[in-house]
Amino acid sequence: MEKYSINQPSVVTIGTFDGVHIGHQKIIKQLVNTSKLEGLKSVVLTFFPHPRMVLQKESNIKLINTINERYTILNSLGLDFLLIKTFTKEFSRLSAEEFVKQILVDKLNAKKVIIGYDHRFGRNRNADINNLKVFGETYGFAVEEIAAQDIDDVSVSSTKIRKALIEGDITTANNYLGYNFMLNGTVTKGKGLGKTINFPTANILISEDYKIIPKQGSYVVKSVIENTTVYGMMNIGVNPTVNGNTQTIEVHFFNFNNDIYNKNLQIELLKRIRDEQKFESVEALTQQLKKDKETSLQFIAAQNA
Ligand SMILES: Cc1cc2nc3c(=O)[nH]c(=O)nc-3n(C[C@H](O)[C@H](O)[C@H](O)COP(=O)(O)O)c2cc1C
Ligand SMILES: Nc1ncnc2c1ncn2[C@@H]1O[C@H](COP(=O)(O)OP(=O)(O)O)[C@@H](O)[C@H]1O
Repeated sequence: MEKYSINQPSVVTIGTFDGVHIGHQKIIKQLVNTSKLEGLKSVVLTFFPHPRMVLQKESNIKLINTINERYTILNSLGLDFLLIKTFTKEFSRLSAEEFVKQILVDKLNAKKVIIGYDHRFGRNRNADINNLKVFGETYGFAVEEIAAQDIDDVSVSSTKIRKALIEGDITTANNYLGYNFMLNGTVTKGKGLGKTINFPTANILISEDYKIIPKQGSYVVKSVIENTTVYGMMNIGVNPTVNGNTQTIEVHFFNFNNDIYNKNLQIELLKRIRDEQKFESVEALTQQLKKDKETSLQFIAAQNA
């Protein structure tokens, strides 16, 4: 975005927006409404990498969305401009006033800024909404506050969603997200055991090391492959039955028999079925997979009823 500047007057909202959950979506609806009512361009300013990936490297924070996912979801919400600012140490050292002047005013031409009542910004996060209002008087923009009430009404946070995913509670995560949690990755070759037990599994390789992987276990999933919706069941785990030791993500699709090696897939997680187990034989594993398939098909039928 460094090369970007917006000539028309704009209304801006600022945030990390990891997950773009129902709380974020509410803020962005308010932004788009204000933009239409007041004839201003709607702008979302977001940051990548996550500030904690830059400032607290040891925290090893995992994100709900890859930056591509975040971009795609935000872009579907009807914005005029979506700007992803590279978050660097140098950028983090801008004072609050430098940030306001250099970014909001000079680059984004902000006439209005919409932020949550508790938003903090600038070096060491030392400015708040009251400081922003004072800067607004100096630089000619209004500040629209999203009240505590409005934020608490939704009572969602990226932190709660990360926790739900780590615990395997995909239902809660999906409710908070307002869409199905997804994994994007490429299909790679595995050991070739799947086909021999009539459960071929596409091994999904996720290239972003900062993406949250939900708790190990089996899940009902959905994907779109060559414009067709397909359902399946996915396992996240180490395949203890065959003495595996590295974590894999594998999907068996129902009613499907195509070679999809090297394809990029987006897998939506719908429901958790069970924990991963070590079975005494591959035969016992196969019996369990048959049961999992029944469980999955029942869930899918009920969902689509
Ligand atoms: C829905 C599902 C659940 C699975 N659950 C387990 C499990 O609990 N324990 C296990 O050892 N393997 C489990 N597997 C099997 C392995 O993940 C893997 O499919 C199998 O070892 C074949 O690996 P390959 O594709 O590399 O040949 C599951 C597979 C699927 C699709
Ligand atoms: N129903 C299906 N679900 C998943 N993959 C399938 C399916 N039918 C065919 N395939 C293909 O088979 C491959 C998986 O076969 P498998 O024997 O498990 O081999 P590998 O160990 O290489 O994953 C997938 O990557 C895909 O290309």
